[in-house]
Amino acid sequence: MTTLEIVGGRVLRPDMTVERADVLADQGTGEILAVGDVPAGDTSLDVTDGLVIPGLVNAHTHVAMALLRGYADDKPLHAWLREDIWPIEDVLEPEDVRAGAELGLVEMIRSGTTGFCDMYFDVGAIVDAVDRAGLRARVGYGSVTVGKDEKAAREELEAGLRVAQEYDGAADGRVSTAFMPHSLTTVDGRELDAFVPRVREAGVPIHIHANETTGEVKPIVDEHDERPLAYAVEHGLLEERDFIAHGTHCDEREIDILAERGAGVVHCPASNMKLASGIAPVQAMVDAGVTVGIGTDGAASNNDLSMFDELRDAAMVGKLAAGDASAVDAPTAFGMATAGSAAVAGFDSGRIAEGKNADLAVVDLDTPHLTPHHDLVSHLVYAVTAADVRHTVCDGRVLMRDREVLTLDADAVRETAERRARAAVERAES
Ligand SMILES: N[C@@H](CCSC[C@H]1O[C@@H](n2cnc3c(=O)[nH]cnc32)[C@H](O)[C@@H]1O)C(=O)O
Ligand SMILES: [Zn+2]
Repeated sequence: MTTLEIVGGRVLRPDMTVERADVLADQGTGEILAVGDVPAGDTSLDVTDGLVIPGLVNAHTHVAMALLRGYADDKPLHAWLREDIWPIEDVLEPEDVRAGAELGLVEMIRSGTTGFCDMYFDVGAIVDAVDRAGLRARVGYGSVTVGKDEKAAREELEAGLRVAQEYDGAADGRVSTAFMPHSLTTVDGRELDAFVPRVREAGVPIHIHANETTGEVKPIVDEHDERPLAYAVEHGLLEERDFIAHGTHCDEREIDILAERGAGVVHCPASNMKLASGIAPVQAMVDAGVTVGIGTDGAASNNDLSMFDELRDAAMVGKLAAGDASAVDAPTAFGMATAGSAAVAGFDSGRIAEGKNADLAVVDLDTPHLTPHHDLVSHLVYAVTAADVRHTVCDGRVLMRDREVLTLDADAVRETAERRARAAVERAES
């Protein structure tokens, strides 16, 4: 057993208090062994003047879309996907997806994110990148059936289940999976009826985009005379361990459905603002007992993968939506991005405590914009930026030390991404 000691700093505890403490992690099991006065470790990470926090969990993204950052902006969801994003995704090759994923993973490591949930295609290339980068992930293939004949539609869902079964437990157990029908309007309800029982039999959770825009809610209400989340339940979705992305437009009854059934929601405030989708009723969800996490969505609708930006956005827009400055306060926001997102993702992370995964980040505090230290949880939500992250650790392994990413070659990753992004645009537009 080799151990890692994280010494000299302050630690954010699960109750959101900060104390002077060291942390000892078991690098074999990847778990936290002790917090407080800990015995010496085999290797050491110096965190003097730093704050040790649980690694952030980005509970909904499309990491490989880092390759499409800035490719198409300033459009609403439907037009953005159909006019720009889907046509270029059509020409992406597995090596492009790998390059985009590596770019996104470097950005995540540099901004203190240690785990994420991802929906995309060429999932094998993403899993490979995650394996090498050292993060934790729940991944899946986004199945779309709209516009496809019955055979092709069935194959999309088969691919979703096949991918979920193939990669579960990959990367030494750091990769888990879900079945990921793309959304309630891009996957046919009858196809879900036929297929979801097989997913349940296999014990695989389900992740889907839902209630993101009014343009998605309306056709379901018009056609089926019920709200989308009631429709989702009828088609076998929203069991415990399932989680939806967005939930921007949920009425009170739908919030109750989520709470009663124990299904999670991933709030993606930046994407919802950028695509002008709306503002999710996050405080109402939290009050109703819904498990809420936070995600960035893809970098093409954000346009970065920093969870620190997302935290700030979640708190700010949560207040605006509720018309109440006390809504989505700092501890609530930070809890959502760590323990909340981890619960949604099914990771045993998100808290610095004995027995939890040793997934953590260290933030430098001795900097002007984080002075004075009245309230460090406030700083984490309102003032810390990605550049303040000094070290990142996942599963007891140091992924970034003193701002140097150790698991991937950040310069090479950037060069490859730039080259592949240009070539993909040329293919898409020729
Ligand atoms: N089977 C599909 C893959 C779907 S992956 C998931 C999809 O979600 C898309 N996506 C990204 N952001 C959003 C969003 O906010 N809402 C809905 N879809 C999104 C993303 O571009 C990607 O096409 C295929 O082979 O094309
Ligand atoms: Zn998405």
